[in-house]
Amino acid sequence: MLHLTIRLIQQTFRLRSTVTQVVMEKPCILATTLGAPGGIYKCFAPCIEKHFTIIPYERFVQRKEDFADKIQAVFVWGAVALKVDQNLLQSLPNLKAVVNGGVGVDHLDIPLINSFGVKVSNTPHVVDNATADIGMSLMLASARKIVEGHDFSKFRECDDFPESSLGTDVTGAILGIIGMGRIGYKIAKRAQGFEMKVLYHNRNRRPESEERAVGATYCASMKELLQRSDFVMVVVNLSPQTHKLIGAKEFAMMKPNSTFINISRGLVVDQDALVDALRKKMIRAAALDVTYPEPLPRDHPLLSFPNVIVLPHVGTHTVETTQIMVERMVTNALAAVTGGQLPDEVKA
Ligand SMILES: O=CC(=O)O
Repeated sequence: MLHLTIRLIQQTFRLRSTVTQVVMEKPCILATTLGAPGGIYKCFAPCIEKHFTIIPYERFVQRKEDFADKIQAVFVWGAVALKVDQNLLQSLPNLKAVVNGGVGVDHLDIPLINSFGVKVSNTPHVVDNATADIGMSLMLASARKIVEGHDFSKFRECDDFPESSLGTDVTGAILGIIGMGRIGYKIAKRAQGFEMKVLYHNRNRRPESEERAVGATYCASMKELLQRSDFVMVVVNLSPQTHKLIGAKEFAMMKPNSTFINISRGLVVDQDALVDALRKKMIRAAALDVTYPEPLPRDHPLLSFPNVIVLPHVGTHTVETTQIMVERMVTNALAAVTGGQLPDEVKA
């Protein structure tokens, strides 16, 4: 009888504490969502769960006291779902790393995070091709009015193809790239295939051999690049130096038939100045993967222009790239929990 009672108690305990037991088996990460709620858990959870127990942020918020001391890494994807602030850092006593999916870490206060003895990592290199591809996609889509053409096919009220459907040539045009890091370089390489003339402006000039390899010409002044380019593509990191780098003065320098493309961060551009430039037809069109806020409110003026394409920050969103990003995040998180060197540590 006593034996039976003990078995019953054990069974009940086992049932009630399943979650806790699972949590204890592997180190825990606090995961925030990628894009649509639940996105990463559905698609990429198996890769993460080989090594970690995932505590979705929503679950953490409901049961902080159960999870707080078990979480050793936080997975974040940009600033969309979670601010890693003093409050969160204070509530996770065993946190070792904030692991960012993506290369830009402008949403993370690295000195603050480091002050808690917590390291930060990102996923450089692996995002370069996908992000360069989105830049090229936006340029081509805007030049050739792909979105308008699609809307015409789907929603037209008559079959007359309007004159306004005429696009502009990419082949042979001048592309000005602002920010010649790894992604800018990949864009220049792709632009060669379109026989474009590539200008670039960057804090540091790249070696001449690299310029020759992608046929890019350095413009020491951004003004010269803006005045000469048919397509201006912004690929800089967001920093205090690049905050609203492109504003009214810069739009006024651009050619009236030029296209403005932003694949870096929304805050690199003064959005009100962009709206104004479009209203006054100071530029031909704009194509944006990034805005502020993200996503834009549906009644935002930028969404009312037929010559503006707005994407919801999907530069890295391919199955292949995201898979590699997640693998990289896991590698960094494992290094952090085992006390090793983070391969992609970002220092303040
Ligand atoms: O926005 C995407 C990234 O930072 O990689």
